[in-house]
Amino acid sequence: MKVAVLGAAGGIGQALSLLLKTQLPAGSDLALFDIAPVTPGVAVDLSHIPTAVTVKGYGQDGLTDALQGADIVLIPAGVPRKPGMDRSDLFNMNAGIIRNLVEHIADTCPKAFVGIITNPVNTTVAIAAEVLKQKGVYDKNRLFGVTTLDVIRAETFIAELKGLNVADVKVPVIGGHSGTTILPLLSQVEGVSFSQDEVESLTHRIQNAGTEVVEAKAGGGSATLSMGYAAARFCMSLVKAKQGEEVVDYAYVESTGGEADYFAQAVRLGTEGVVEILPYGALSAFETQSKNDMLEGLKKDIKMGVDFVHGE
Ligand SMILES: NC(=O)C1=CN([C@@H]2O[C@H](COP(=O)(O)OP(=O)(O)OC[C@H]3O[C@@H](n4cnc5c(N)ncnc54)[C@H](O)[C@@H]3O)[C@@H](O)[C@H]2O)C=CC1
Ligand SMILES: O=C([O-])CC(=O)C(=O)O
Repeated sequence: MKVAVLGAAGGIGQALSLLLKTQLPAGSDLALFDIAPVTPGVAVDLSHIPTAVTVKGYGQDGLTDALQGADIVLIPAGVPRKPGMDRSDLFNMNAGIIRNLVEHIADTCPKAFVGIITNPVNTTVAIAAEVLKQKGVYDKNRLFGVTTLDVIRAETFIAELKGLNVADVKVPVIGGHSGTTILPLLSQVEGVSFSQDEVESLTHRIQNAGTEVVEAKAGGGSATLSMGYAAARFCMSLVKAKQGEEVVDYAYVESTGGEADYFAQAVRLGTEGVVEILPYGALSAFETQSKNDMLEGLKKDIKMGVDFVHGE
């Protein structure tokens, strides 16, 4: 298994790469690409950890080599938020970075599973899809916006509130990855019930958890460690699927549900990527209203990505 991390020297990239060095199956290759000069050093540093995963670092001119033969590519390259910014404020900086990186993926490892972490995810996934389409190699089953952080936050906050073992808490989170497009389905959490006040305050906290970290870091960036963990967890789902295990996980993928062109929900994964998009089931009145209210914004975010690639 070869996994390439693009943006590997950043806050997320380093945490993610550390976890992958310790979690990938024996015999795997981990390729670290970043434009930051420290990248080869990050790879040397990780290479001293005693696991059977080979780590190589690639700087500025090494993108094609980093991608050669990759089975999975994870992209946390780009600029994070500062207090007062919205994820969509990152579009101007990050759209071009994603376009360029995905062009190289299309040319070098078009069959790889691609996980996009770079914000605004609602838009960067659409950019990636349009670039892959232009190159004639788009496969909707192999492109994922990574929304695992929303799922692990929901699990953590609910376990805390209700005094549960977090390992037993499962929470579907659907929609997108910003503000009100993040919709936890609290009505479907098994074994607990919530008052209407709890539903509203928990939903609000999960939707604003990214901002909670941005404000706490006070100008020093956004979530990196929890995101590194989340991306590693999602990557391990992809690895298991590639190895033939049946896996269900959440991701922002091309949707067939007629809601928006891309939508986060549970997907069944197999060796070729998404095998089936699972229905999200019955929603409460609050969830139905929240879903209907978010769709216009989500569609706008997606259109921005499509228009960016087509020069409108
Ligand atoms: N999907 C999600 O749930 C989350 C997404 N994010 C997003 O992830 C992105 C990265 O965040 P951090 O790691 O905190 O930022 P960071 O600034 O610590 O790291 C970003 C890295 O990307 C590199 N980079 C920039 N342009 C590049 C290019 N063209 N090719 C390769 N590498 C390049 C930089 O050199 C830097 O090392 C941000 O856009 C952030 O908003 C952050 C948290 C959660
Ligand atoms: O909030 C941000 O800018 C980073 C992010 O996506 C998150 O933490 O969920």
